[in-house]
Amino acid sequence: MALSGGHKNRGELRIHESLEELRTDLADYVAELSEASVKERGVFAVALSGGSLIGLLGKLCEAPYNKTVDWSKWYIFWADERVVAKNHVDSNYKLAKDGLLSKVPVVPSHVHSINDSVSAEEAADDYEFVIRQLVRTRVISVSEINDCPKFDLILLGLGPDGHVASLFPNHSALNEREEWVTFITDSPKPPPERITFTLPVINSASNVAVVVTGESKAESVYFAIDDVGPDCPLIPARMVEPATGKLVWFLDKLAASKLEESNLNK
Ligand SMILES: O=C(O)[C@H](O)[C@@H](O)[C@H](O)[C@H](O)COP(=O)(O)O
Repeated sequence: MALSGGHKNRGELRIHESLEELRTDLADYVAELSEASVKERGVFAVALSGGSLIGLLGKLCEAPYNKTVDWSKWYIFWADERVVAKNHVDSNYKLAKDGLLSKVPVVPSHVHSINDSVSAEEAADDYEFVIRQLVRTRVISVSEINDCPKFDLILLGLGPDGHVASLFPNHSALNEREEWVTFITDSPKPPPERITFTLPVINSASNVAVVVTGESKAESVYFAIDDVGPDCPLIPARMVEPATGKLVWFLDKLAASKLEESNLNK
């Protein structure tokens, strides 16, 4: 690893020399959290996003992880989903199913994808209802400081504009404090209709990992993590601040290229 350290309140930074190194470190990290969570709670409740994240998780389908991870204890959710049919090329469910879930022995009934036959608003309500049921039965833990679900791990990507999940810059969804899952119909990144976890849910997780590669994200990484000063645009990624959980950034060298080395405590 090129550099691993912390950055004040912005969590742990893991900066990798190559994508290969990042993919291995990410698989180790997820496998370790899964093991710890299964030991402590008997289950592992993990939320995925779309985009390049799924490809970067690919090592989990290979040895040793495909055999050593206790896949039967995984409960899988989406931090955000595009409101399209499950077999549509834009579906985050399809992306994860094709790239990950179909290659490991997860229990189909533990895979909680959205209802794809209703409107975005109804899909968000339905998804929140499903999550409420699973919080009640403690498949998903509950936060000690609010009544939010406390996912064992939420995995996020980062857009070049600083969005995470489907929380886009300057969008009113960023202000949602009551709902756990909200919807948008005007996503600047197509497709326009999406559902997304809200910030209170993301910030209640036990672990949040933001996985970012490539130069086009370097400025967003800088605004999300560094001490930019009073003129720093408040991009959604900077609002990811788990209250009691742990935040880890998985970056490649290009994504980390605008961070000030002097601000990193190695
Ligand atoms: O459904 C989505 O669009 C995603 O969940 C979104 O939040 C994604 O993670 C980022 O846009 C990064 O995507 P890339 O890694 O592909 O750039």
